[in-house]
Amino acid sequence: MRKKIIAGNWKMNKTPSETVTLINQLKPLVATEEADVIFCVPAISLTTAVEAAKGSNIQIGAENMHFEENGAYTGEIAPGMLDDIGVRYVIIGHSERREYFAETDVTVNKKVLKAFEHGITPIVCCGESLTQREQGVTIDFIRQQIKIAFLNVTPDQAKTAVIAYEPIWAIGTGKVATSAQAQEVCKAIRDCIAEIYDTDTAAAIRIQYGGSVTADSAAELFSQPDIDGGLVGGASLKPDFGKIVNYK
Ligand SMILES: O=C[C@H](O)COP(=O)(O)O
Repeated sequence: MRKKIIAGNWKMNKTPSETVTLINQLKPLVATEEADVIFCVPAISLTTAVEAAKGSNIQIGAENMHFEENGAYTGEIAPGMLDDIGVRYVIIGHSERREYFAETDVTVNKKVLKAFEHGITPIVCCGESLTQREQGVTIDFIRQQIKIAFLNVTPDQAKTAVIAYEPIWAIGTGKVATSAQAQEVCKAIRDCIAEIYDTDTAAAIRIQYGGSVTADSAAELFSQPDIDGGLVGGASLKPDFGKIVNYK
């Protein structure tokens, strides 16, 4: 039985001091043992967030990291830096990183491998555009993204990974995918993992849905057999996130 994993992606929101206020506000609302609860916050607030979350069930994740150990990469964050401050999750290959910062399936794969090297769990993002959905190529496209993202990842590593299926047309638009649409793709992702590895790995890996999740849509989405939680943007910045975490 897979434990649900519900992560907030704060994107480029909240200053370090606002981070402390929001974490303190949400702490009692997201307290549960039924799901892993992750807050992915801007890099500048990671240390503060780790401190603020101490003693609660909230784990802190990063929104991105570089794939090199260290070096002349001005403005970037090395995986060892995350490791050093106790960050145990990192979002890799969010569609906004792919669109605005030229990330590709190849850089996603390098980052996934590097995260595992440091014992950090990658939340590997995939998802189709509206045009791709309309052209009927969604599953093919996502299978391709997954196959490249997991190149050279061992079965033991893959079992601990998290995949976030986020249709681009659903992100920040208020147009949440139907539970049937989300389940169809999440199942296809699990089948793809079974093809790459085996059924044990496919049964262990956790797959989230992301894209305009709210307290109203969470229960139906998260009850689908292949959906193990969510990656939540806008609604993770509000008390409503407590309702999403305690969706049952
Ligand atoms: O990573 C989170 C997603 O981009 C979803 O964002 P959203 O919930 O604001 O649509």
